[in-house]
Amino acid sequence: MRPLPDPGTADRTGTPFAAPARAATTVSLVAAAAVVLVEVTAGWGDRAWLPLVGGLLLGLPHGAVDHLVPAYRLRWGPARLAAFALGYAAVATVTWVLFTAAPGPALAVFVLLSAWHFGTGETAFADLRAGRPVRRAALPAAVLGGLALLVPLVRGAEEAAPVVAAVVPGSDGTLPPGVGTVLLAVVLPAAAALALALLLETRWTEAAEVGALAVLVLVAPPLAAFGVYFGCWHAVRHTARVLAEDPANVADLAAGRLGPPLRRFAVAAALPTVAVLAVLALLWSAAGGWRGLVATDLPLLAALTVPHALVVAWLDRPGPAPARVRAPSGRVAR
Ligand SMILES: CC1=C(/C=C/C(C)=C/C=C/C(C)=C/C=O)C(C)(C)CCC1
Ligand SMILES: [Fe+2]
Repeated sequence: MRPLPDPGTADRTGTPFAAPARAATTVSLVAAAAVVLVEVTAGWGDRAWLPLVGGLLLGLPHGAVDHLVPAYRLRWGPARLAAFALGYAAVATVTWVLFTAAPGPALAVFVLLSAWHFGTGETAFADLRAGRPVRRAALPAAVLGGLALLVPLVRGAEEAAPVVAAVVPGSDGTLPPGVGTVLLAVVLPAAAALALALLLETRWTEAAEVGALAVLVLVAPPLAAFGVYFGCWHAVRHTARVLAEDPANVADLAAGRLGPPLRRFAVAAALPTVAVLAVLALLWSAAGGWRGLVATDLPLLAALTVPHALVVAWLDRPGPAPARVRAPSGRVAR
């Protein structure tokens, strides 16, 4: 018997991922272009914190249904789902405790983990959008993660310093001299080389996206660039994948309808998002201003990112081609 098609996969013929992938691609490129456009016309000036804070808040819900993702795939019942949600919360809590115990090393590990998570998010999304199986692509992922996160952090080191200093007591929040320059000298040529390699492989959209990301992180105010990347690019693309994971969405997505799947996502994400926002508001009440908000948000983001990145890594494990054809032995034919 042929196995059921996996609801979380994409192919070129309009199965569930095509519509959300198109929408997410459009939203991310338009949002990035808008932030760049404001910079080159009016200039963000001292309002550049708005896209950062807005993006961080907008990005929060993208991990809010993580606990459902394995349940969608593995058809779990409520008991397993509850146990998994508890485990997820436990990993987040342990990370939070570790972060507050050793904020300096924890922040460094968090930034590297984030770059990896962003980079692999890009390559996996591009694979699925193109109808390819998700493949391990460590080098392109490192370059993309570096471009999306490390370049804004280096370029925005001055603005980030007070936030980092608030998160890491006793530090001045700056990078050791020379580190920033070395990072830029590695990541920017590597991004150019990646774009060229993609062009040579006629992967036009992906090549254009490397260019768009480069323009975003080099032209927009650095922290604004990161905010729009996080909230409107990374989070939106991840949400597109999660929509395609929910078996309840198959018929709507196959018909190109995004409204009902988005409503289902909003309902499922509402409670966890409100819970995280409540914790954030509670913690923030002790610290004023947007820098205080971001400084409060960082350990919380780190705590949530560890289980989130683990779930996404599981989702991204190299797998068979989207339009699966299995040989009778059960092995996947490629
Ligand atoms: C250090 C630092 C930042 C880093 C934020 C990071 C690293 C966020 C990662 C989020 C992830 C990975 C979420 C899950 O998908 C900011 C806020 C840009 C500005 C100030 C200094
Ligand atoms: Fe994420």
